[in-house]
Amino acid sequence: MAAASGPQGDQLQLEATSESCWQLWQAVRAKRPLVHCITNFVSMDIMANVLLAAGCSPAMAHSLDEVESFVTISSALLVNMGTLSSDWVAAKKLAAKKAVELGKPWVLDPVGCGATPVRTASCLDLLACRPTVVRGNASEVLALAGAAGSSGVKGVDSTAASGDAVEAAKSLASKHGCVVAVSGEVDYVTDGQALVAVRNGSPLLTLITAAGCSLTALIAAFLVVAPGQPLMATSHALAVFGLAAEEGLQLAPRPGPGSLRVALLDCLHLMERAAVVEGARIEVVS
Ligand SMILES: Nc1ncnc2c1ncn2[C@@H]1O[C@H](COP(=O)(O)OP(=O)(O)O)[C@@H](O)[C@H]1O
Ligand SMILES: Cc1ncsc1CCOP(=O)(O)O
Ligand SMILES: [Mg+2]
Repeated sequence: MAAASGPQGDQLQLEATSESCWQLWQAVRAKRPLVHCITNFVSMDIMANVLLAAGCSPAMAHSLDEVESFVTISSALLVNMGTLSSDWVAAKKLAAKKAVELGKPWVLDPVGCGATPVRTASCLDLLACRPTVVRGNASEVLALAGAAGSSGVKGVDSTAASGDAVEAAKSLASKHGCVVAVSGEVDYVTDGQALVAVRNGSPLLTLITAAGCSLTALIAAFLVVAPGQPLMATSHALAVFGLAAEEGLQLAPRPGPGSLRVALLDCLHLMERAAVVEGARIEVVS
């Protein structure tokens, strides 16, 4: 199995440990991967700033006549289904197919899947383009798996808990040969067989629009330096993002979504080894 490349180009064999998480993040910071983001209007600013703060180089490009060229010069692709429109879907599918053709990691964020038939159909279209990783909230993952049932979806927000979507995530991962991450109070990551739990984060993140979108883009960056290890790379990105939020809450005297949005960027930029080694909570459940 291919291993992650460390800051000195050495090969990291990733583990479900906080030290491994730190090492992989250092590899991301050292490489500063160019992440091509085809994303919704709401998320563009915070996603680009989260990637910059975490040590990456973001580029938002969605034009049908440019996406293939941009995938070619990038290290990873993020496809986000928010603010849906048909001409953008065509560009997303073209970009995804180019990423697969070039063997580059690409990640799908099925924003609001289940909210409307056309949105669900578009998310399924992109799922059929073979993403490396899918990251969504519980309602989105349930809807993608056709298991939403009566729980329904409230726009882009989840009405279900992440634990409710673990079986749906495993089914999707097995069927599509990808990794599926379900975010929530506990983030779960599965390749269809193994299941990893990440216990970092804050409920306040759900009050920062596009926090989840930005998290998915960070996963794309972590995949770049961990070829062949998408399960662990995804788990490490989830831990880093959630931990940055926890650290951010310490910075504000009376933290709210506005101060956390700012503090999150500062913590992603400033966080050092001790905070990650002491704070990242990654566990192999099965
Ligand atoms: N109850 C919670 N406790 C701690 N962290 C949470 C909670 N709910 C969501 N998060 C975190 O918020 C971020 C966004 O997750 P979520 O809101 O599920 O995604 P989305 O924004 O796509 O709906 C993730 O890092 C997740 O771990
Ligand atoms: C509010 C909204 N509407 C379309 S996309 C979007 C942002 C969703 O961001 P997230 O999925 O991270 O909550
Ligand atoms: Mg989302």
